[in-house]
Parts: sequence; C-alpha cells; structure tokens
Amino acid sequence: MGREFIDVFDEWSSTYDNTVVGTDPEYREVFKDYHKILEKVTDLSVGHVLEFGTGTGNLTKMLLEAGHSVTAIEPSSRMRAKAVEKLGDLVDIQDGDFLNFPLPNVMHSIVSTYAFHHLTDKEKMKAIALYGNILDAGGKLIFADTMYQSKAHQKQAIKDAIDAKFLNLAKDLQTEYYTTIPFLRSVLKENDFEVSFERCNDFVWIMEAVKQ
Ligand SMILES: C[S@@+](CC[C@H](N)C(=O)[O-])C[C@H]1O[C@@H](n2cnc3c(N)ncnc32)[C@H](O)[C@@H]1O
Repeated sequence: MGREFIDVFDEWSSTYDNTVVGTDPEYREVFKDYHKILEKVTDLSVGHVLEFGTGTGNLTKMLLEAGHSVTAIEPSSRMRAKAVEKLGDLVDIQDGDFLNFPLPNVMHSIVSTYAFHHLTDKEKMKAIALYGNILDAGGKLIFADTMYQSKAHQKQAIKDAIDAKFLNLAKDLQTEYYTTIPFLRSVLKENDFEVSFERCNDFVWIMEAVKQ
C-alpha cells in the first residue's frame, strides 16, 4: 500500500544521489544536511534495524558501518538495483512497503528517511498501530521526513515554494501526503509511544518514538 509513487522513484533512481547533494535548487533546502540527518538516525538506532524505503542505500550503508544488522525494504526495483551497486551482498534488500513486508524474527528499531509521507494519514495510522504491536517495550521508531508544526505552516511552505517558482517542489508538497507533528504525536500516543521531534532544516524533522 502507498505504492502510487513507485514509477517516480524508478525514474529518479539514476540521479537521486546527485539530488541529495544539492544539485537541484528546488530541493536544496529539503536535502540540506542530508548526510548529517542520516547520521543522526543511525546514532539513535539500536539493535537489529528494520528500514523502510531504502532508496539507493545511503542510510543502509551507514547503519551497516555502525555495526547494525539490517532488514531493508524497498518497493522500487530500480532503487533496489542502485542500492545493490553500492552495497553488494552486504544486505538483502527485499521488495515490500511500509505496510506489507517480511517480518524479521527480531527487531529493535524501525527507521526510515524521506519516505513516510508516501502513506496517507489513514495508512500512517495503520502502520503506527502495526509497529506498536510488533515492537517490544523500549523498541524505537525513528523517521526523518518533511513534516509541519501545523496546517498553517504547511500552507505557508506551499506558498513559499510557489512564490520562489519552485513548481516541482510545490506540486510535491501538494500531492504527496505530508503531515503535521500534532497528528503524528496523537497517533503515537494512542499506540503507547513516547515521542520527541527534532528539527533538521526548513522541511525535515526527526521523529524518535519509544514504545512504552
Ligand atoms: C526520497 S526516497 C528516500 C530514499 C532513502 N531513504 C534516502 O533517505 O535517501 C523515498 C523512497 O521511498 C520509497 N517508497 C515509496 N513509497 C513507499 C512505500 N509505500 N513504502 C516504502 N517505501 C516507499 C521510494 O521507492 C524511494 O526509494
């Protein structure tokens, strides 16, 4: 589920690693401090990690280098192929998505960067409830993604993109399922997670939620 954007990622796979270093002015702020963001997610991870939306494998590589074992899930076949070019057989990247995936025998952290917004809010609720059931107490959800402090902030970000004539970015912000921190906070609370949010740039925040 939430796989309606896969064609975009198949197409983007060959240039994605250029975008994250800021070659596209429209997305420069979104990817500002990209590697630092991935490093922070890695530092917050514990034990065996389940990673969703691995893309070209940049976070996967950092997690493996930090000594974590990783179950990697990515729905785009071309993104999986790019990640294999980078990681060889260090990890088996499996076809799946946030809601349908092979469940590892043991798992302590569930992580994702720049991907959770591909689920609608209804799907996000379903996913968080599922993760709440499969994580033991102390298990963590660590997601870095674009999110907003309020609906008003979301509206303003779209207006800013249009005013800057960043029309591709504006379209993304309007058509993908970016959400608000208050929404995530309330869903996580309902599912027995204690959560904190840290701002990384004008768009991206890291959400760290610990199962109680
Ligand atoms: C912007 S890329 C981020 C890649 C990588 N995590 C990173 O930080 O560079 C988003 C990734 O999420 C994947 N994706 C899209 N829909 C998804 C879904 N429903 N479940 C899991 N991953 C999804 C895309 O195929 C793509 O590889």
